[in-house]
Amino acid sequence: MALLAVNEALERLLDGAEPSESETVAIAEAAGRVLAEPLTARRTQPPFDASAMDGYAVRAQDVARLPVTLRVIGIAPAGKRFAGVVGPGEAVRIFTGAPVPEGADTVVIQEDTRKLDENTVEIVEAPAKGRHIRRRGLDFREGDALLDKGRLLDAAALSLAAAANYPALPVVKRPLLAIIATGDELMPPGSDTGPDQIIASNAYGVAAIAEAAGARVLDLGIAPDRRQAIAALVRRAVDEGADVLVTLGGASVGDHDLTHAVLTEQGMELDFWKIAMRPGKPLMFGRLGRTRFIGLPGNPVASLVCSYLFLKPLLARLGGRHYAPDTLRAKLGAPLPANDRRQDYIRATLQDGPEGLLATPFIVQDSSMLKVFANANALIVREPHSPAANAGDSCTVIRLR
Ligand SMILES: Nc1nc2c(c(=O)[nH]1)N[C@H]1C(S)=C(S)[C@@H](COP(=O)(O)OP(=O)(O)OC[C@H]3O[C@@H](n4cnc5c(N)ncnc54)[C@H](O)[C@@H]3O)O[C@H]1N2
Ligand code: MOO
Repeated sequence: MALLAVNEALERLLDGAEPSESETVAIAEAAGRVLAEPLTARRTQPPFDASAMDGYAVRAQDVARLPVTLRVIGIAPAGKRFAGVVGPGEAVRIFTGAPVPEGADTVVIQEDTRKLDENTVEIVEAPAKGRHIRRRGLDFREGDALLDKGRLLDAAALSLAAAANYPALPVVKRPLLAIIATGDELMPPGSDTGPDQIIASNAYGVAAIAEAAGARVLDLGIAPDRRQAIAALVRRAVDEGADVLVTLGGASVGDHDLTHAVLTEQGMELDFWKIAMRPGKPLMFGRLGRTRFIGLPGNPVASLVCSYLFLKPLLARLGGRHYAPDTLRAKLGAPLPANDRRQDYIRATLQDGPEGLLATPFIVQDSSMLKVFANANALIVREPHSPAANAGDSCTVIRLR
């Protein structure tokens, strides 16, 4: 049976994935969120001609010949303008951020002056006319377009929105991901395990990938290999309004691999099951009402590689984020055998070498091996039926970290 190609599987999985609702959150809670509307400036910044330095506000013509002594007629700290007018032979002591008083057109920095007494200053050096003044509206003017819809609220965007006087921001609702682990053998971390049991580890890595992609995660725990137990958690995920439901394990063809049967009973419309990928062949995708369903393979590395390749872009799209995989070209650090019909994602180390990036595959690639995966920082992508490759050949890699 021909297996579905990875690219086609991704296309089908992303079909129609758009952000749905938006909400308003306090600006202090908005870091990492995505703007649901474009933002325009609610004020002009700076709102007045402002001093960019600590020093003296003067008239340029008074400091054309140096040195010169000026009478200090007042003081202008940030937040409190000097109300008078600077006339001939006069100066105002001024500080960074303060409004430049009327009559003055230049600021002399204090390092270029000598204070003779409380009311007199000697100007030793002077800048060109207009220096050290930030003009009103230098940064932005009321009504200016500041941030586009879809902008990730990073540090600069948040400070800009705050400066433009937004106490709260319209953001895309974070998609909700529900996770269900399946398997009689699974116990949570910290358990006293029996001789045939293992620790359920996949949900933690999958949740971390999802949260980094902007999702909220509802971990529904472990269901034993019983139809009713799995079905009950599936119904809970749907009732909680999950945008995406992920099951871990039970996706293959064994007698205890119940995922497909249970989800079908619950009304899932299957889109695809089994793809031409290693690790990750048993990947399943379907829709359960408005909830998208992804059946991830149980093997730990398969569940994480599939999460990077499929779950991450899906959640990014649903959360209104731009997404592009971090794909690079590198040179192979070791030979690779010819590939079969499955697109291979080979755990590797990526490092800078004298001839550019060097991607060196780990010798053992079993999809149960989390230690190898934790030591890998990249995946070498091998197209189906690629011929054997030599060290030094060019290859495609996905950077993981
Ligand atoms: N006859 C065939 N057997 C298998 C095939 C196949 O095509 N024909 N595919 C293999 C591949 S590839 C994979 S991947 C696995 C995936 O199978 P399942 O999704 O059904 O996963 P399980 O059988 O439930 O578990 C596999 C393995 O992973 C461990 N596991 C499961 N869940 C977790 C978890 N939450 N945390 C940590 N480890 C977990 C489980 O104990 C098993 O060791 O099937 C192959 N077989
Ligand atoms: O997806 Mo499976 O991991 O190829 O072992």
